[in-house]
Amino acid sequence: MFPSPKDDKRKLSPCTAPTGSDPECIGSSWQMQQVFDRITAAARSMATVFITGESGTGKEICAQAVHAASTRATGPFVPLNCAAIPHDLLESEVFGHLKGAFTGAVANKPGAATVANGGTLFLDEICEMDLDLQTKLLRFLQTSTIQPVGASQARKVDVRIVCATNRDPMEEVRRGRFREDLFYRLHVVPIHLPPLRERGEDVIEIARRALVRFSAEEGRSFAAFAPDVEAMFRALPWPGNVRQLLNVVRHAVVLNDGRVVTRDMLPLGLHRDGDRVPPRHGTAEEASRLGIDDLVGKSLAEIEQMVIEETIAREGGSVPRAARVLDVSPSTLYRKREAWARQAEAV
Ligand SMILES: Nc1ncnc2c1ncn2[C@@H]1O[C@H](COP(=O)(O)OP(=O)(O)OP(=O)(O)O)[C@@H](O)[C@H]1O
Repeated sequence: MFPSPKDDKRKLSPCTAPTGSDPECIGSSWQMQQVFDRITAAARSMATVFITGESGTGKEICAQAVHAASTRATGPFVPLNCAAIPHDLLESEVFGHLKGAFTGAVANKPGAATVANGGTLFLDEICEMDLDLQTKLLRFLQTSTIQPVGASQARKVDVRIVCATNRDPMEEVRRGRFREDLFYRLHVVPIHLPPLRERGEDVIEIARRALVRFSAEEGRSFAAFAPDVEAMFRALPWPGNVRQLLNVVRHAVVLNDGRVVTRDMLPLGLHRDGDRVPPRHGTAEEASRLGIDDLVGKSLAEIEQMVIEETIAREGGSVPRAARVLDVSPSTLYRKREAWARQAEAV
């Protein structure tokens, strides 16, 4: 069963939420205890859940936890990242399409809402959805029916919606980018995931559990972090939150071996941040002075890739945050990265 914060025994040991699969959602801080409480309450109802929090705080595993603790747990959990799909394809991804509905629709395709029938549809990065599709989503929520692209009739589906964003949804409503009526229809049970830097000792608990898991997976013998490494973990701002912390631990485990993880095993970028807490980041001027020699002599395409990858790394591995810094949509970055991966495979 899902851990209750009122259970003192569980308060002392790491608390985890059942996500239906590895990994678990770990957290003993009072902030996470409140989140777990909210998940338990949400799971008991059919109400729509609206999860907010910075990138990498665990919004998706929180959505999985709501599903796993609900009566729909035996049904499907279908995640859909609205930022990763080009705007013109998103409607068909959500609601499906009929053969011939548009160029490229060579066969009937069920959308995520149909695949999730009897289960939970997780709409990640919901604020990236354009206004047109928001209207269709609202209709879906009001009628529980979907109309695939190219279909003349609507069909009933039984789906529970959980959605998430790393933006401030009220700000999106104020700016006219998110429909107010849709926001209130979705925002029935809000769950806010605090940034990792506000979760006290959870950072150490998560790091230690990850160390054990990654060491086993990678055939290493690590069992602990050196005290100064844990002190650094407590002090860092973790802009990429849990995802960044896990990447740092994985990096140390993959590239080294021993019983204790020491500071020299951590990625260099982290030392930069760790050595100057605060401030968290260098100035843009400083960064460009550092990088200019690396860029001159390269093609524009190479420079673009370097700048994008560096920005993603500085944002703790978060594509949506990097997209905001670079002032492009996250789907642009996802597409470029897929293209680079394909090129690299072809070499
Ligand atoms: N409390 C936690 N305990 C253990 N692992 C966690 C916890 N929270 C998040 N993680 C792990 O951190 C990573 C990022 O989590 P997740 O994808 O759920 O974040 P997110 O908030 O949805 O990110 P994004 O906004 O970028 O989509 C995943 O590998 C997840 O398993």
